[in-house]
Amino acid sequence: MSETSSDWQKTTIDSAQAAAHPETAQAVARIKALRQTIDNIDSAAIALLAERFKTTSQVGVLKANAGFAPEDTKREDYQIERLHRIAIDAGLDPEIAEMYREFVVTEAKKRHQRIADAGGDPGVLDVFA
Ligand SMILES: C=C(O[C@@H]1C=C(C(=O)O)C=C[C@H]1O)C(=O)O
Repeated sequence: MSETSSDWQKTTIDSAQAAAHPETAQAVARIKALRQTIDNIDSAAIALLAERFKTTSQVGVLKANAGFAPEDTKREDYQIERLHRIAIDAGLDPEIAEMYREFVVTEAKKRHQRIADAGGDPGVLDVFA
């Protein structure tokens, strides 16, 4: 494939690329190894997200049955401060930790609302139904 001025933004690094540019073979091999680690991390992250949402859904059922609202801002303030702190300790930009927190908490609250609207039935979230 011929290179244009914008190609640097979206190079597909695969065996075809390696064959076409043997001078970059070492970089391609190293990237391939790093991608295996990235895939392992993504697998773990998805498994952890699944567990988090299963857990927050249980909280949603308890809240719906007890008549509590989906949102708890005091709990969220604690999480914001805590995730900021542990992100810095881990060498992660705290803005990324905040984007993660905002995403999961917003989605958890939407699910709480759906459970509440269904009278406390978590089956409403069953994506396989
Ligand atoms: C899960 C809860 O409900 C909401 C969702 C939260 C979360 O996803 O961590 C945190 C606070 C609440 O706004 C909770 O109150 O613990």
